[in-house]
Formats: sequence, structure tokens, C-alpha cells
Amino acid sequence: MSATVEFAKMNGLGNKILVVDMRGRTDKVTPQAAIALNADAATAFDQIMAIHDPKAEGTDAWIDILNCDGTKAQACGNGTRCVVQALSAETGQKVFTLQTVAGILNAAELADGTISVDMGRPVFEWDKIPLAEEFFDTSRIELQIGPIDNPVLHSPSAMSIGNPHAIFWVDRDPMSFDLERFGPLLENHPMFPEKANITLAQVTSDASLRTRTWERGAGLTLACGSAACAAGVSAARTGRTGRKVTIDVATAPSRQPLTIEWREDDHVVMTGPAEWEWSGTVDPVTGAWQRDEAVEAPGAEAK
Ligand SMILES: N[C@@H](CCC[C@H](N)C(=O)O)C(=O)O
Repeated sequence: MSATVEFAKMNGLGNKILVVDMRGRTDKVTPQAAIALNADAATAFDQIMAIHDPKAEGTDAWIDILNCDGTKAQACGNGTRCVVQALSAETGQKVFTLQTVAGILNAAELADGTISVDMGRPVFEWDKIPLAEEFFDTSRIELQIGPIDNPVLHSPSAMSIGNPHAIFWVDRDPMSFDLERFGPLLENHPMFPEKANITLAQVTSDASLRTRTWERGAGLTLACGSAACAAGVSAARTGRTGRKVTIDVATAPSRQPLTIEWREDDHVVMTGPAEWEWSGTVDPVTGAWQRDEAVEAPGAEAK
């Protein structure tokens, strides 16, 4: 087995993603490699999406997801769009069936270059999100932060879209909250036995939201696709919006919206962009890496 594999530095709305090609190998990107890559400013990332050979018939690849602290994640919406763009640039294929620990994801690169991912069905049962306490209705759970008689954030909607999310509804710009302070407290709150991704969501119309996320295992990121899915579903579930919304991710540099549709068949479909930045090679055991000389995006000449 070669000591190094190819990888691409990409982003989904600013969410920093390393797509690592582990096909043809039996080993995995180690947590140590993830931590080393994240410690280097040039390769600092939010998630690694490691592409492995498919495990099930009818699927194109198995995807292993690591947060920048070396922990595993079950879902990553922005990273999945990056994987689709990378595979599409390599093969010309437009439609993919990917598998993660959370299940099968059907995805496609659309004619306008955006990527649509069916993120599966939302999970609302308290013990499957999971929450530490039984709640019959997880669309508004008892949890608050700040003074007991005047909480800063309270009564989030909880759900899983493969990974656990808590959506706190706010009535002003999410950027005006000190999420850097509250994020770690809420991510690690005893209510969430597997921790949680924490999102502030402001309803801006009956078909749009503005969000900002503190990610489990990664902290403040510029965007979080699965959180956008959770916010869109939770908004519809609580009657705040319809089932199709655009999400203005407050910290995304391009300010391109994500579209989230909670279809009538219960599947959640996320559509948005992905961007290649540069490619290189990396040792998946140590994280030692080197950047390629090539400057053009893979597959660029074919477009
Ligand atoms: N950035 C991701 C979510 C990443 C996973 C998360 N930090 C977790 O541990 O659940 C996205 O775009 O969905």
C-alpha cells in the first residue's frame, strides 16, 4: 500500500472540507492525521470526507467522515456535495449513490453545477436523536441558557439527520449572539449524550431562514449543511415555514443560499454549491502532506 493518497482541499459554502481518496485501501484516515492536518493553517479543515471502496451493491462509494478534532461524524451535508463534485469531475458521472454509517445518500450534480443530496429521513424520537431525557415532543424541548427568568436561548427543536442537532429559534440576527461562548456549553450539555450541533435560526419569511452553527467536534464553522437541513425541517415541523426553504447561512462568504426541501415522502433534499480549491497528496496515518503543482480544477477542461 502506498504511503500517500490524493486529496483535495474543497469547501461547501465556506465549510472547510478535505476530500481524501482512500479507494483501493483497507486502512482509514487516522484521528492523528486529522489532528495534524487541522493544526496546519494551509490544511485546517472542518471535516474530512474519506472516499472508500463501496461496501454494498449498487453504491458508488463508502464515505467515512471525521471532524477536525479527530472524532467521527455520521453526516456532513456540505462535505457530501464536495465528494459528489470531486467524483463527477473525475468520472463525468452525474448521479451517485453513497453510503455512510447513517445510511444511503442519493446525490446528483445538476446542470447549473449545484449539487443535490437526499440526506434521508429526519429522526425525531428522543432516544434516537439521542437526548438524555424522554420527550414526547422533541420539536420544543426544555433546555435553556442564561438567567432562568430571562434566558438568552431556550426551547430548541431537536432532531437527527444522521447526526444530532438542536435548533434554537431567535428573533434577531444570529450574528448578534455570542455563539462562541454558548456553543461549547450547549454542544456538551448533559441533555446530549452524543453531544450535538447547535444552530441559531431566524425565520426571515415563510420560505427562508438565516442560520449560524456551532458544530460538534469542529466549533464555529462558516457553514453546516446538515444543520441547514435540521433547521429547514424543524421550521416546517413547528409551523414556522413551508416545507421548502432557502437558508441564508449567515457566515458563508459567498452568501449563496442552500435550498432545503422536506419532501412529502419524508426525505430531506439539500441543494447547493461545492468548490474545489487545490489538490495534493497526504499520508493518511501521519497527516504529512504535499500540494500538487497543477492549478486547474480536475475535470475543468471537460466542462
Ligand atoms: N459540516 C457538516 C456537519 C459535520 C458533522 C458535525 N460536526 C457532527 O459531528 O455531527 C455539514 O455540512 O453537515
